[in-house]
Amino acid sequence: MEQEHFALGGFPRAQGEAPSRGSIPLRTRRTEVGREVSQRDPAATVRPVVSATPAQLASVAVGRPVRGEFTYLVPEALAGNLAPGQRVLVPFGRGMALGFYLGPANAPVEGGVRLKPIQRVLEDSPSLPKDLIALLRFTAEHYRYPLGEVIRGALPPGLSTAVDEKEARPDIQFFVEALVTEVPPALARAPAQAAVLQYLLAVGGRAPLDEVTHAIPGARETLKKLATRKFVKWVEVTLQPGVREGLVQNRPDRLTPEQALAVKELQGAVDVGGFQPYLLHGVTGSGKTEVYLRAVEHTLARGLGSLVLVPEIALTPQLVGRFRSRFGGDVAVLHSGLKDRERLFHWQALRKGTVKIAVGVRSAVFAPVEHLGLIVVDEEHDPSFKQDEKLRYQARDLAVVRGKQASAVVVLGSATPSLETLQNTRSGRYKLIELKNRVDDRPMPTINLVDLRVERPREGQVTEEAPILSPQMLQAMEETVTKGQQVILFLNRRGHSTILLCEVCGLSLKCHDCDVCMTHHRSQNRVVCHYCGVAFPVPNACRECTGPLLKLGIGTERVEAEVLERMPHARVARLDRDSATSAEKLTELLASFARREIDVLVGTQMVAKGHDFPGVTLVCVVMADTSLAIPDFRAAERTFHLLTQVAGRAGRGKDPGRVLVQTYNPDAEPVRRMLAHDFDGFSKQELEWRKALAYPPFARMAAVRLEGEHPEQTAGVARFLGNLVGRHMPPASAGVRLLGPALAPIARIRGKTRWQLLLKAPTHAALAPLLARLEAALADVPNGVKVVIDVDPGAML
Ligand SMILES: Nc1ncnc2c1ncn2[C@@H]1O[C@H](COP(=O)(O)OP(=O)(O)OP(=O)(O)O)[C@@H](O)[C@H]1O
Ligand SMILES: [Zn+2]
Repeated sequence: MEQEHFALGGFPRAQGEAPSRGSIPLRTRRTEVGREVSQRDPAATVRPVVSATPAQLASVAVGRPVRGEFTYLVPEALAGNLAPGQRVLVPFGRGMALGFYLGPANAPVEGGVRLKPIQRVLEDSPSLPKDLIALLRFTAEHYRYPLGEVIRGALPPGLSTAVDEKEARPDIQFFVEALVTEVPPALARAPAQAAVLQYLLAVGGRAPLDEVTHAIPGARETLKKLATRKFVKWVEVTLQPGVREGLVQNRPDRLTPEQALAVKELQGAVDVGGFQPYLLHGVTGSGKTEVYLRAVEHTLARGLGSLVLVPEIALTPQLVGRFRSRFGGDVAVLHSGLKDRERLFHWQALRKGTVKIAVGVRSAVFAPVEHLGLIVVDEEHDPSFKQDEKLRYQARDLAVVRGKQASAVVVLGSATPSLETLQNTRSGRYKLIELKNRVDDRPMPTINLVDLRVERPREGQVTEEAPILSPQMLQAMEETVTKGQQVILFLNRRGHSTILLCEVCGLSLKCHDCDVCMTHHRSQNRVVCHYCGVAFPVPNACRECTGPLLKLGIGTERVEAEVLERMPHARVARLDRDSATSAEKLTELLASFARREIDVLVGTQMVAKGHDFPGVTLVCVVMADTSLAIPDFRAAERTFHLLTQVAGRAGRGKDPGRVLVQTYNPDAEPVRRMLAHDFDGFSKQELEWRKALAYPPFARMAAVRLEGEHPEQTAGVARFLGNLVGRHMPPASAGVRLLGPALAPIARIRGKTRWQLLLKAPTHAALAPLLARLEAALADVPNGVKVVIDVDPGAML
């Protein structure tokens, strides 16, 4: 039985990929403490035929879905010529595989296998820098994912296959530069050109051609037209180390006193060198970005590299713009949609040190920034830092690990820090820097409550016509728009009505394949499942009893309709995944809101992200309750974050802001605390609760998620895994707990039954042996059931 060659969830072993007996190299496994131990591979039966000295042995990660590191012989010709991080070609199974040389291996403690030699080296200089190897090893171990796959996932496509190294291009990059500072009236009737130009202006007036054409498909042709009309020009830039191109724009002359202190502290830490994590807790609009920029500037001046992680680039192009206008060609902007060629180019430029700053989304935590001095994680509380498929890593956590390994300063910044980060600060592991005031002493917005139990507008029945905007809210909106100021209306549910309920039998319309209600999208005249995407025309009667259907539950589309109806003179737009279907539309929508061509913007959590629109003086939360009842131990925290973040969009300009919150639960902790701007009170309370119930940050968790075609079979596997864990539970004193197996909160998605087991323990070390047992058992799980281990899970649904 090849005990350790289990197929991880989502990673079924391809036919013929299993190494055949006798040819299998020796596996080196890393233990929890990082000490290397050699294990005799259970599949290997051949007696030793080679007695090699350590210098002749190499530890290699193989780019296949198999766990551990493998030992190979270093052939004579390569002796002394291998550098850690190099891509190599190795025999594996019956064929050849891409491998990554990680360093010399120890001589086998006990022999038993015929070692095979490394076939060939695929590149002169290693694709992987040394500190990254350490991070990737940690990642594979911690998130229980095959190391070779972790490495392949981190590398750009050109380097993740067994081909010889190829240069992306010389260090020349095409940039487009705007020759105007705003969209000229001449483009009024050329919306495509206006949009492209707007994007360019939003990202700082200058951007790599590739980036623009990625952000806006078809932009190349549009740019040609713009160039003919002399609104933009092409620039060929040769990237050279240390040469700063680009303009230093929008650099405020003076920092606020709090900013100045923060910058001084961070610059000092970079000067001293060494690992030092910080939480930069600054209220919304306190100017955290400027603190990052100055810290990066200082790091660059010392010849060191910086890595800046942000949740979502398309939603906050201003942020990229500020980095680019400050650092020009010294910045590589890494987003999920880069083309293969661009990713390779950025990788090589960073690797060579020609570019010293990387700004990117979560996967950029693996960017090969050289001589790392500083890592910034902006909006560190954002759930998007956790990847929830394949390699389920938390980029914010890995950023701290990387900082430690690279002896760098790490700054986690947020107006609403996660409880995990807060607890690390309380325990003294991270230093705290606070910005308690907004820039220019602007006041925090005033927040008022509308109790929907009392104030709910009642002129309609409980039908789809029942209004949702209270008189107070409408009046405030009216006042704001009359003054020429802007309004954001937030509701974290898209669609028109979110429940279609039979008036006769009370049954609600559910998706055939998912355990969720269908949402009515009136503009498409369809009902849509938000989990599997299936859509069909709105039924005019109940499936079961043919009774009439009531449309209940409010989504953004309906809020938008109501605003249009009640404020016919206002310019209204909607920002959610239905309206922003492309990067072009998203950019155009945000830009037009920034240009104040929209008075009222209705949207989901997309409107709550770090936007900086000075015209917004009123933020309305249509219903604060939507995320309260979600069965997730982070529901309260998430609600508090969302409410505080969206409220923080109000009053960032010269006019003060106010916030109105409609709710049915005015006494709910997150609502009450948010109304009082009481982050400290909320987190104190929430931390006590987490501690009492042993949830993170006071415990470590792992979720075992099952998904299967057949309900009984899936339940059977869940019980089997539950029993297995039960049998191997350490004594109660170890504090390890098993919750479940139980059906997942959403028990069916895409026709598959979902179960889960949750493990909680005081430390990861206490969880590790149980997870190892589980993994070993996965080999016996039937094909119809997919099992995934999710360490430090994010959303619990
Ligand atoms: N020292 C300064 N002088 C003048 N304006 C500044 C200064 N620092 C920052 N600003 C401006 O203040 C605004 C708010 O800053 P920023 O967007 O960085 O806030 P933030 O702390 O990131 O807020 P949030 O958490 O809500 O995203 C920006 O428009 C920025 O340009
Ligand atoms: Zn569905």
